Amino acid sequence: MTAPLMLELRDLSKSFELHHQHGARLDVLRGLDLRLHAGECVVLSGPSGAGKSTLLRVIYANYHPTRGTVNVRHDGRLVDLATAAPHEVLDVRRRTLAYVSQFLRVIPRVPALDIVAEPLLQMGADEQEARQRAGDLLRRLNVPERLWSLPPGTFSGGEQQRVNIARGLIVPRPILLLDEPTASLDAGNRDVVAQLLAEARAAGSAVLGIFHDEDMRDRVATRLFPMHALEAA
Ligand SMILES: Nc1ncnc2c1ncn2[C@@H]1O[C@H](COP(=O)(O)OP(=O)(O)OP(=O)(O)O)[C@@H](O)[C@H]1O
Repeated sequence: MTAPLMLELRDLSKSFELHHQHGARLDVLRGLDLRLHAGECVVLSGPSGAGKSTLLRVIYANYHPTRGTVNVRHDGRLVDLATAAPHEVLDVRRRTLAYVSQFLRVIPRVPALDIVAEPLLQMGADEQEARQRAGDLLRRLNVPERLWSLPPGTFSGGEQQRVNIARGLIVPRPILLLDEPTASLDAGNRDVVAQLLAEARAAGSAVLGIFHDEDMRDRVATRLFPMHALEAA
């Protein structure tokens, strides 16, 4: 493969200390190796509890790995997020690494359009351009225009998810981590998301995701990465 290497996991392990169970240890990831290139969409597969969400959270540096390397291509060089300083992690998140889960973090009193536009404004885009792009994405994702000026707290689960996807994709970041972003979407809106992901890949993004819906998985995956639950330690 000649496309640039965007993400490289080496010998990655994660255990949790269970403080309520006299410090027992739960091994969730052990010695994982994975390489993700620009333009690829690798889908994590495996049963519930195999550690798929944990892996995405370790890559996004929400969890610290117990051992191993999380190399991310950032500004043309590989940065190991397992050892990076907090300000560097924040810079990688702002410009290189997007994480879209199935849940929108609702900010009280902030309208949907502004929630979607915010990451682009933070990158220095002017307000009109950011709102225009946010509107384009919300329209493509079939979020009715009458909702754009309302805070999404009262939106349906599927509407909130579509606002969340629009927010996650508005800045074209080189690596996308997706944790079931389409869980409550109907077939029509899943199609739109598949199309948006195809466009992101064509523009050079690398995608690593979890999609329980088999149809969606088959549509978006260029490769599966099988995972399985570890034996109890
Ligand atoms: N913060 C935590 N503390 C302790 N255990 C945790 C923590 N986060 C996850 N786990 C455990 O790690 C294991 C893997 O969980 P994870 O959510 O990564 O699995 P998954 O493959 O994404 O499952 P699903 O498909 O059901 O979403 C589970 O046994 C879970 O209880």
